[in-house]
Amino acid sequence: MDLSFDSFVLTASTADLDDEPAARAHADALEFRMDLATDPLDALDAYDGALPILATNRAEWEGGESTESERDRLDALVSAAEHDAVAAVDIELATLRTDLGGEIAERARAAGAVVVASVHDFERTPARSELVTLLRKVAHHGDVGKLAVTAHTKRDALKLLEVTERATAWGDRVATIAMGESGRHTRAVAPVYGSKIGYAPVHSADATAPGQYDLETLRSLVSGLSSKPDV
Ligand SMILES: O=C1C[C@@](O)(C(=O)O)C[C@@H](O)[C@@H]1O
Repeated sequence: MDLSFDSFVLTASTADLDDEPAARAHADALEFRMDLATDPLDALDAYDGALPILATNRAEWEGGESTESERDRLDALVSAAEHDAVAAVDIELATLRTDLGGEIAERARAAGAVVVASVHDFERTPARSELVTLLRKVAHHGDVGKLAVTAHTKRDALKLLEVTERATAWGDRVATIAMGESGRHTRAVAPVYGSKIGYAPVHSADATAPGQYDLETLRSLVSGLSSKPDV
């Protein structure tokens, strides 16, 4: 299965691939949080859903729950990429800058997966110049560059939207999210400025990050904002 991220992709973010039938009505793909799942590779072997998968195996040091060694965590991601249904993998920018990370990205691409290079800031929204630099770096290392920050004010959210528009205008393929209450609306609005990936749990109780809308709500908000007005 393929994911090009040329246009916006709404992922149902989940630790349970059995969510697929419920996600299908609203999502373009699943984000499979391997680090939150029990036996993720067995779950992938058994997967027969219709939605393509973006596989994430997030390390503890980047806000995830994987406590495996880096080698084991990343080998599992490559094993995931070898499944036909896995169209993309998420690899942290800090990982991609290591020799091991470079090797893993190469193996994942050889297995047919697109690489989403990611950076997360669970504390704050950096200054605009830093956001621009980070977006450049993730877009350079990945086929899509993802930046998730934490907004405390509307100005934080605005900064993120502004740099999303700029990066998209100069031709980078990026995905941006402002986590937290102040940034919540960016999940619906950032796609208008070019952001290519959205994340939402099928049920809000299963949120994988602060400020997420449930899947049906985010789909309806994004669709409402992207549809042409009746004239
Ligand atoms: O990086 C992201 C974005 C995210 O943190 C969010 O804020 O929706 C959710 C994560 O599951 C995903 O890997």
